[in-house]
Amino acid sequence: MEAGLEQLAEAEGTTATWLKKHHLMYTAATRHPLILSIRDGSIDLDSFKRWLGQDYLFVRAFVPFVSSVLLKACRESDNNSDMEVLLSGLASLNGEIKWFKKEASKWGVVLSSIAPQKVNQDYCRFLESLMGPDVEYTVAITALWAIEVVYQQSFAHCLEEGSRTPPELAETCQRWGNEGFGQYCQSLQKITDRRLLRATNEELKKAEVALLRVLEHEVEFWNMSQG
Ligand SMILES: Cc1ncc(CO)c(N)n1
Repeated sequence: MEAGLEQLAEAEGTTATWLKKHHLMYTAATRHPLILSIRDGSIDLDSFKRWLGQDYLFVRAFVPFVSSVLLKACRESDNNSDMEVLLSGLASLNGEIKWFKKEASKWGVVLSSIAPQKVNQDYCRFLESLMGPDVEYTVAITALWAIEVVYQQSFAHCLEEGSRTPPELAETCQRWGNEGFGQYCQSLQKITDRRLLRATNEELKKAEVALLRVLEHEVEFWNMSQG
């Protein structure tokens, strides 16, 4: 019986097992009141603008983090397609930064005058803590997958049948809720699961903690944006 359960866990992947184990935290991050307010159309536009300005700063700090994961993949990965997946993610951040600038000007948000809030600084510091050469590729890619999947799941929820997302927010939701981004997240999840299958117990522990830290930071980030 126990062996059967283990096989099941292995078949579905460690990440899926962890998301079930931590479903309350995962739901808190992917079904946050701010996301639900986008979905039902009741969103306070000041919250959206605050999110937009802070997320622009976050994404700028996210670029060196993704680069560090790419570097680890080139050095440590047992599969050379990892590099291609990570490179595509890094490349799409180029368009993302341009999009933030365009979107900010549309909403009258002046990006040059925005200072990162403490919650944002804490999250960026957490990213920095994962960038050093002492952090294993397996741990870093677990965090990267978690960061991306929270946005993918959150914004895809705002595009589902029956959602009443305001048309002026549709582009934002599309950015992370589109199918291509969903596939990128699945590729990251596959890499993560493959790595976790070969990880030591110590690495597994560190990776699970990294996942939980990401979920906590994501909840705090939504809270901050709501004001
Ligand atoms: C806070 C935050 N989490 C995740 C993403 C996805 O890249 C983002 N842009 N911002």
